[in-house]
Amino acid sequence: RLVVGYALTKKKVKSFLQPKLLLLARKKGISFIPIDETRPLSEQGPFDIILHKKTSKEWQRFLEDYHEVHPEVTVLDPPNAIEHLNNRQSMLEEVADLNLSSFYEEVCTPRQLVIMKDPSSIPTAVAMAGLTLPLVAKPLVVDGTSKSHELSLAYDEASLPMLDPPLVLQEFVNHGGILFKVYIIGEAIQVVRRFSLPDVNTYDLLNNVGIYRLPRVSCAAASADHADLDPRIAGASSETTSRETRQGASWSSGSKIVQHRYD
Ligand SMILES: Nc1ncnc2c1ncn2[C@@H]1O[C@H](COP(=O)(O)OP(=O)(O)OP(=O)(O)O)[C@@H](O)[C@H]1O
Ligand SMILES: O=P(O)(O)O[C@H]1[C@H](O)[C@@H](O)[C@H](OP(=O)(O)O)[C@@H](OP(=O)(O)O)[C@H]1O
Repeated sequence: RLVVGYALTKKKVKSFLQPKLLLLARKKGISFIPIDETRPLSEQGPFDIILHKKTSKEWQRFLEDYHEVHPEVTVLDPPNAIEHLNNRQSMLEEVADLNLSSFYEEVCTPRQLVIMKDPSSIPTAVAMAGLTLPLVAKPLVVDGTSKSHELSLAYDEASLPMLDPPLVLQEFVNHGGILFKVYIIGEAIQVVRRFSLPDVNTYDLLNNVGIYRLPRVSCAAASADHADLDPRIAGASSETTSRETRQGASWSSGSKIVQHRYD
């Protein structure tokens, strides 16, 4: 038997600990026990594994202190190992530092700028950094809340002071309105396709002004696994994409997303 203690937000419990998973786990002798964060961890359990997705400093200390006393317990994603993922600046810097473009010609990261406060300084900061509009604005902190997934698209310089720091501003990268999401656990790799933000063209640039708030882009509901797509865009195989879907596909979904996202 394996006992997994979990410390997850209500949102995560709902999306992750679904009956199907719990049933499968039970069949394999794995049980999930909620952790009470108001009580010492040593008084709970005993656990074989701790699964958590909380980012507060108190929780991190709590977990680290416990692990020092109980090194036999596996802490999945120990706080110090994933700290750089709680911030969009450090997250992307790690990737940029890999310098993948010198190995794989087409792998690159968007140019970005961090704004900590003072929204009125954004136009000047953008001009000085030489970033080209439109810009995608994302909350700097990634803490598992719905708010941290909200994006904004800024088309014109005059609207930039309406953004809400701390945030990361990234140049918009046209990518055919489709995103490939790759999930990896050990040797297992799963690739899915999602509808994403459609390409921005000259017409959009001339006619769109202001800030477009986008609550959730490329979420699970935006699956494109079974959609007919232009093979030039979606040709890179996804594990869940059938050969039939990829052959003779037509490109029709981008404009639908424009409607859906911008109305
Ligand atoms: N610079 C960009 N240019 C164009 N589209 C972008 C850019 N950044 C993000 N997007 C689109 O917005 C979506 C959400 O961006 P985010 O940075 O939150 O990525 P994510 O890590 O894929 O999100 P999630 O938290 O759901 O895993 C992306 O999946 C992509 O569709
Ligand atoms: O459903 P996919 O496309 O895999 O996207 C996930 C994101 O990648 C995760 O970052 C979300 O978790 P957090 O909200 O804890 O960051 C996660 O949130 P959720 O567990 O609440 O659904 C998902 O939105």
